[in-house]
Amino acid sequence: MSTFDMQEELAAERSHLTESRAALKRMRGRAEALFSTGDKVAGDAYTAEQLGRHMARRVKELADDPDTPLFFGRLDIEESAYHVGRRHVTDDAGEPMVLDWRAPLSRSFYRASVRDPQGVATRRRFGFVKGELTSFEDEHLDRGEELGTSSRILTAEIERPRVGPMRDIVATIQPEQDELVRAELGDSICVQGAPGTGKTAVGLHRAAFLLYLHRERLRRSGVLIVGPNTAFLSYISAVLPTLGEVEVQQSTLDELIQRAKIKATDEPAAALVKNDVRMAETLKTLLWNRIAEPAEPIMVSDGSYRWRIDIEPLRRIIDEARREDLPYSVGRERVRARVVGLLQRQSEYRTGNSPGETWLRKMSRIAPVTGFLEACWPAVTPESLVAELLTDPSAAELLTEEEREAIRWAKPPKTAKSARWTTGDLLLLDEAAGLLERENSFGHVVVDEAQDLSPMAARAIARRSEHGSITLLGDLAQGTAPWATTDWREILAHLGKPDASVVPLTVGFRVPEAVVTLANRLLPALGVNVPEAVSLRRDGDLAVIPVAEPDELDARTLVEVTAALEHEGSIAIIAADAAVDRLRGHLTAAGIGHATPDDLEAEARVMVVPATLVKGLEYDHVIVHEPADIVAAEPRGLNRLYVVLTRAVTRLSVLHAKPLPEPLNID
Ligand SMILES: Nc1ncnc2c1ncn2[C@@H]1O[C@H](COP(=O)(O)OP(=O)(O)OP(=O)(O)O)[C@@H](O)[C@H]1O
Repeated sequence: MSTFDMQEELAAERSHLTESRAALKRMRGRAEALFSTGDKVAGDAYTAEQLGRHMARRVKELADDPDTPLFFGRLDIEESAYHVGRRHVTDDAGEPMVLDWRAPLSRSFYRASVRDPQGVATRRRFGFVKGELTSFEDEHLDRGEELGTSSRILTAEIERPRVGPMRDIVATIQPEQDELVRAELGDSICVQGAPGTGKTAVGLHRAAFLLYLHRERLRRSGVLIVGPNTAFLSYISAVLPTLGEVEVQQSTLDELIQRAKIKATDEPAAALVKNDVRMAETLKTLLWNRIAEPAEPIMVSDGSYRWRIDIEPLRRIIDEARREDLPYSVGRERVRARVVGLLQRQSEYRTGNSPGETWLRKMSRIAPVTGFLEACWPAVTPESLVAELLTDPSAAELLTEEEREAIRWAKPPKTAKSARWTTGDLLLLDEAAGLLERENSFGHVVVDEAQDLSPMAARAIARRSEHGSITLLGDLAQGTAPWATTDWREILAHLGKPDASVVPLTVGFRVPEAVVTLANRLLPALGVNVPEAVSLRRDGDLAVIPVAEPDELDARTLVEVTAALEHEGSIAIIAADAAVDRLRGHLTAAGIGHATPDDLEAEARVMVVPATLVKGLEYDHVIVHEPADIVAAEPRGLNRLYVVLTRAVTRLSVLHAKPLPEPLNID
């Protein structure tokens, strides 16, 4: 195409963008008008509220962000051109101006190739600067032209400096990622991906895709994203709303299962036991051991009548209910209903009348019936069950003596209500709650950083995805929890999805090649069998800087920060947790604004990040402060260092006064 033709084409595309924006504005105007008249047209208050909520969401979905392009690609199929963008835009006659990236036709934008053109003659990608269309790039698949990952626009997108929260990747989803994004709703999948291969991005886009395709069903059951901590969730929280999805629950596991305030911390030995799958069986046994044989008949006086149920039928009722394998509290109510049923039959037989609702209610609460239930199938709360176990774990046969002592309360609380629960206890409480009642199941659950899930944590998620599917995202090499798995099948079994397929992602979009090569040196020492990452990024810098004197290390770090401030993009000093406050003090003294990632309101360019908080995050320039201290701080310190080294988007500086950890020293 000549330069002149290019300019003509660009002008035509720009006017299509302007017209599409205007059309979207009209769509929003119509939705707003409907929203404001919704309560007048709806028949009743309930419908009005439902309609109101629907319309409010619709208005939000149609919001146009002037900084993000409305479309980013175009497909020429037969004689028609289809623009592909973040959402459908139609003209006043209902004709499409922009196709949603999730629409079936848009699939070809991501998947068509010379080998399998899917009817696409030309694929066009657009370059944008702040929502303004500035360039385009064509692949004439029908003429055997294909750019793949050498696309200039893809490269520019990947190499764009990172600022602020995570962005969506709709414009540049790669074929192997797209396959995961568009997997069927019923398919549970586990993505094993090296750092920066787009696992988080894939999980979020899959959620958006599934919501598009199964809107009503998933709106009812819900979609849940589980992330490792609030700093991470805040980092990813904008992605789904920019894709028009505003109704997805995003939470940490602790938040999800928090039925009590966390007021204490477990010793490592206790945490280990509480996260062990044997606790599930232990609680189950403890609970079901509460059921006792009936010792006496039930005798009820009912006006001038006396009813009696003998021990034998009572025993039968209890045995039957036990065999039905219901949650404990549901079983208890079934027993109550059957006892009342027997009383009802006696009454009918004697009086010849069917007793009414009031009578049935009275019988189900009458002292002889509740007394029988309390004796044989007593009411239990999760708190009372777990408190019983932690007060006296001696009956926990599956645990060793040492393990029992590790979880025993030094000083049992007066009541279960006043207990000082720990994070590990939340898992036990949730397990107990699951034994008592059924949990509501989400339609789809995405779990990020899943390699760190303990068996008990996986079970908590399994209860919430029993009737739905899951997307499990993680990297075995980044497992830092004491119970982190080295085999995905293990976690999948605890999640109740043993047949989910495990799919690798190996092409890295974040970390430059030189940095990946350094981090990969750690892999053989991590004891996991995962494919190495390969980086798409040939740019980037790596500097390993030895510092002669330990007391010069902090000052040298400051020099590095000052130098980094000359460049564009975010900067992070990642250090062992114990060094964070000291380093922040130096920055304050030097007048450099800074924050930590758990300070969700902060907008500082320089972050000081405790090594334990950096999982899932990324920064343009990462300065690693004393790797040996990061490794020494915890049992899986080498895995932690692997995470730390793979956070850099453009530059990595490793500053060390102590010798580098052994696996890094191979030359
Ligand atoms: N197809 C893509 N096009 C453009 N950028 C991409 C693409 N895939 C991933 N990225 C970018 O690469 C970076 C890493 O992605 P992401 O955080 O999803 O990786 P990850 O596999 O979850 O990493 P980690 O294991 O380190 O948490 C992000 O900035 C993301 O936007």
